[in-house]
Amino acid sequence: MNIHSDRILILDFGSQYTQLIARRVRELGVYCELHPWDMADEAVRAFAPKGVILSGSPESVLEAGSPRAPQAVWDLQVPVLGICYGMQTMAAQFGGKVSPGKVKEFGYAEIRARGHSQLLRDIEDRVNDEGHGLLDVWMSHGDHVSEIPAGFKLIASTKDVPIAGMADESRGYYALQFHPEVTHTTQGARIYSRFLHEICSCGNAWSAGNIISDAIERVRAQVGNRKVLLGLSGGVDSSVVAALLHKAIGEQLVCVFVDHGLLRHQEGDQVMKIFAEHLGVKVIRVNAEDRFLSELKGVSDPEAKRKIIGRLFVEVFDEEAHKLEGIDFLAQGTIYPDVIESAGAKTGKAHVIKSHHNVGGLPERMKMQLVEPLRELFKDEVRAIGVELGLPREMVYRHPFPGPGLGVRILGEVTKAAADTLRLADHIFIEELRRSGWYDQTSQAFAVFLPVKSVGVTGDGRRYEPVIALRAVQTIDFMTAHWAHLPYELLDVCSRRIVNEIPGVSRVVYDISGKPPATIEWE
Ligand SMILES: Nc1ncnc2c1ncn2[C@@H]1O[C@H](COP(=O)(O)OP(=O)(O)OP(=O)(O)O)[C@@H](O)[C@H]1O
Ligand SMILES: O=c1[nH]c(=O)c2[nH+]cn([C@@H]3O[C@H](COP(=O)(O)O)[C@@H](O)[C@H]3O)c2[nH]1
Ligand SMILES: NC(=O)CC[C@H](N)C(=O)O
Ligand SMILES: [Mg+2]
Repeated sequence: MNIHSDRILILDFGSQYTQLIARRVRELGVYCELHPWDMADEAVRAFAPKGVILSGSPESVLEAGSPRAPQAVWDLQVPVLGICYGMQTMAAQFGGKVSPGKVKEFGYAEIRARGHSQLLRDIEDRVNDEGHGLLDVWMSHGDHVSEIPAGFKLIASTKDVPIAGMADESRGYYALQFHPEVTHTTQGARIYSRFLHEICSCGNAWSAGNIISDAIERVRAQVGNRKVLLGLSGGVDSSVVAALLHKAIGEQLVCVFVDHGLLRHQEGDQVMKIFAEHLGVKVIRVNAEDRFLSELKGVSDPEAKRKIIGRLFVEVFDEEAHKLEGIDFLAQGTIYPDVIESAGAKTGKAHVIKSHHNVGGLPERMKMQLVEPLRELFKDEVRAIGVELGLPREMVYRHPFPGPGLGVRILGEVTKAAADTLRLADHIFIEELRRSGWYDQTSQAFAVFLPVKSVGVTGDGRRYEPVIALRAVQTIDFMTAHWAHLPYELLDVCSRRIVNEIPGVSRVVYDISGKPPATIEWE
């Protein structure tokens, strides 16, 4: 079975929901890829999708020079689904009319399904007196289609927008003004399933079990009987790669776990215990605390610290590879969002906000080929296959931890004393989050060491010590995030415990900044 053969192409016009569309399609068992709207015609043909989805966009089709779907999409003779801007560009490209709205529709709307289309037929939340299906949907637009192109018919309306959906069923072209990918559109998954499984005739081969067997086959074909080195951090991505490669190539896998002294409380021991003892994976633990700390001595600029840590990681991997001899491959836990984001970075339009430690390339002399079995997967898929591969739940659902570790959570110069203090504070925070059930309700939570001293009074004594900041965020893709509204009682317990149990802390503050404008990490 080929799990990639029933594939959907999603053209991204810049909507904040495009990744969500891709995740919905994948959840329904269909492989899809996201590409920019100006994908070249040859690339569209070469991709050979069974259907195409056009995303929404912050742009307006009424602006001169605004994006349009490539001609190749219409020449493919496969079904196309336009969402929001995708609907508007479809209308514009087929001779219909788009007008600026007097009112912007944002948020909840009730649509009435019309014209018995294959896409919406019998999918409804309620039925009105005349027997028409009514659906609760999520809208986010200003413009609207005011004239349907020739050959298309009306398939949905709202109170304010008479043309909220249209279709040319003979060609399999469908368009919706609302967003079926957001959970507020309660029938969204059924609408996508209709499009994918019935209109495009896709199967549902894209499942955790099939993804694993496919990845195993591909890794075996790539690697043969040669050896692979994997940088194992104990984080979600590299742990899943370790479990997958262990299954695929067994003893040919060697993991290198770098203890740079900037890990969380007891993290090094836990990683060794789970991988080496329970899963029987070969793991070399490199104790490099002194090396990292001495190179970081006196350095307080965040980018300079990141670069030093990144370089040392590569040096350590390189040294281990040389010691082992005959290592031809370097495995990485690269996942699909990393690929999408670095494609964005390559266009040169995005600013470099911070240099992530694992991006930036490997030294020439390593000459190892990359093995990246998770390159096509979203984090939730990575987690699903982690569970399927038998990794412990706490490991698969843990919060991400940046490679530079506490190095970017100790503001300014990194010292061993600061790392020790921060580790304890972080441990108390995480312990209380788990105890209260909030760990699973936050996407990432941690403590930050602020090297400013403040005065405190404990017992009858004076304290003049640094400050600990706590940060907890909720996010889907880590690109934008809300600060978590943790209960005051929980923050209170954390604050008391941190000041009482750690002598080197005078006070605790809670970070209430979203991303944007702040980033998740402080450096
Ligand atoms: N301490 C470490 N020792 C060895 N390799 C590491 C270490 N920290 C990071 N890496 C490597 O850098 C890669 C990127 O780190 P990143 O934090 O993005 O992923 P992760 O740790 O696998 O998962 P998560 O995002 O859940 O933390 C990892 O997949 C791993 O290969
Ligand atoms: O592996 C990593 N190496 C890095 O250098 C790095 N910097 C930030 N992060 C993680 O990325 C997510 C977004 O973080 P920011 O909002 O701080 O950019 C958050 O989950 C951060 O923890 C990193 N992960
Ligand atoms: N979400 C969208 O795709 C919006 C499309 C367009 N920018 C509008 O305002 O109508
Ligand atoms: Mg990590």
